[in-house]
Amino acid sequence: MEAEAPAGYRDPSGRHGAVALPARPEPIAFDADTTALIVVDMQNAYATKGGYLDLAGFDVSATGPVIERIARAVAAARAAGIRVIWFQNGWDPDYVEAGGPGSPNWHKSNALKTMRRRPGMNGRLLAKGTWDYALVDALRPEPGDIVLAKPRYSGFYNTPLDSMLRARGIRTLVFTGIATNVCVESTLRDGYHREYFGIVLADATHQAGPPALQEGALLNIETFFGWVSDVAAFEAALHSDEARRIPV
Ligand SMILES: NC(=O)N/C=C\C(=O)O
Repeated sequence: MEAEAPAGYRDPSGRHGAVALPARPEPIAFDADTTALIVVDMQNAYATKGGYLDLAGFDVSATGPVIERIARAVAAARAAGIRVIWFQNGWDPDYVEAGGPGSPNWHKSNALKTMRRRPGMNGRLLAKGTWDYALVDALRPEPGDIVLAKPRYSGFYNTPLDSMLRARGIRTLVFTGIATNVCVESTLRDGYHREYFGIVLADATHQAGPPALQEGALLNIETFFGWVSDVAAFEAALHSDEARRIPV
């Protein structure tokens, strides 16, 4: 006999969940207690003028509204009982964790390259304990959130993320943060290969580089690795799940 389907929604792919989120390429269903909201690298380095990306020549002028929408997504997640996980990208002040010339990171990291070009800045970019490494003032973790340091673009690489998610039965990851085309996409892709369902809230992310990279990353994700939605849809979907749970 076939098991009875749990209450809630069945999305077009057959997945069940109490929350039905409109998304591209199709709606996706999830449950709040098996979902985490991931906030990727919302540090001064990536979102504030005078931080690493700005100093390395990337445009960060449009990050203000992204920060506001992340704050809304975090508030909606907390209200729904969804675990919030914050990442901070960077290394120890001596950059041992960044790897030396034997690491591709040493050659590709624009933060390390900027500091090599401008030795006066050595120790200022993405070093733990600095203003650059700190989360932006407008976004603050709260008790119950998880804050993780990561030394490379993927949040799964050399971090306890996978075991923390597994221990809590989390299967769906909702992504916000910067940069869409680097650490957000890298972490979502790594999650995909570990059987996590990845959703990006597009308007709560920002690219590093020209706008075409934002479009490209989102198109790549919705085509191959996950789902793309936005903050208003996330809020509304969680709100309607909450409303359905209130007995009348
Ligand atoms: N957080 C990120 O997506 N980082 C992108 C580039 C870098 O860290 O150099």
